[in-house]
Amino acid sequence: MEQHSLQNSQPLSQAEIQARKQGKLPFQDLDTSTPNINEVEKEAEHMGHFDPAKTLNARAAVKIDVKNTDFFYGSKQALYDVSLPILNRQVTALIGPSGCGKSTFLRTLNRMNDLIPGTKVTGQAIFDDFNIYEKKTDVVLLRQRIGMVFQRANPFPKSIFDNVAYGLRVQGKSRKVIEERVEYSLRGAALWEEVKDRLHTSALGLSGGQQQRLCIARALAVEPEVLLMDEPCSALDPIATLKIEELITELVKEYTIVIVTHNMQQAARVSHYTGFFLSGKLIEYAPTVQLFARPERKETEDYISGRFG
Ligand SMILES: Nc1ncnc2c1ncn2[C@@H]1O[C@H](COP(=O)(O)OP(=O)(O)OP(=O)(O)O)[C@@H](O)[C@H]1O
Repeated sequence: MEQHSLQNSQPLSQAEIQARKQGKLPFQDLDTSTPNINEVEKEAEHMGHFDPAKTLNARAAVKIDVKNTDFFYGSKQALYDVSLPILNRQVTALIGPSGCGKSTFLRTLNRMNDLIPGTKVTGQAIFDDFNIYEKKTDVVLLRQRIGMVFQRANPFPKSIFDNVAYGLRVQGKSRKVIEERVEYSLRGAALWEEVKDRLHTSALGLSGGQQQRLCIARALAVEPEVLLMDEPCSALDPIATLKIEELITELVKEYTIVIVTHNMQQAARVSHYTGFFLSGKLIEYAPTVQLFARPERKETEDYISGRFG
């Protein structure tokens, strides 16, 4: 199957933008260019229908309140004065052209950038009652509460069970708790039915899409509150992508999700709020439907209409 057929950001034509602005085109119609549309649609028939516009919560509490974030790789500044509320139990998508700082911003939220020498972050990201960026923040605990799923599935070369149990064992949980939690997490990641009879076989034998769901299960096992996803579907085929997207729309009932995506249709399908980044700056942040249908900034309109990026 051709890879990435759902991945590429298909520019909207001016006619489409106008139609959408006038409310003549439903937002979900963004996917007209998918080459394997029949196969994907057939698969999608068996899956739940998801429509983030229906679960948009304008009154959601702020889970992480990011204010005035600047970020530096050595002397190179990668983020400029970014302020953005991440709302509880909503999906926030971060979009923008390559190199605009989406992943850097995502990684500030659980201090993954700390692993890169010479980096510096200033500003605030208030999570509960503390600033994530403060030196005294316990990053191990932080990363347990704010889990992460990466672009490429990265299962450990261990069994399916051991992958999900890993963090629980580090926490010293009992065997009974581990068994319960592994099943719960695999169910949560919509993988249980596919792997329940082969839990003790290597995770490396799973398909790419299954491996990515396993990584989601591994993140869920330690009971995070927030899930950060850095282009989680970029290495997956359209059907595996749809499964992850549907999973995201299920997970958001319990978790707060921030997803970096190159794919505007994906942002439209799964997210409630979208932030558009350009050259390290947050240009626009709005409910997703609004940002795509009635962008306030010219840069946003140029990007979503495919004039650059
Ligand atoms: N480890 C690093 N050291 C130095 N500069 C970096 C590092 N990682 C990223 N950058 C730079 O920071 C800027 C933002 O990169 P980042 O990866 O956050 O962008 P992005 O929007 O996620 O890009 P992409 O969509 O291509 O993944 C870019 O100019 C990039 O070259």
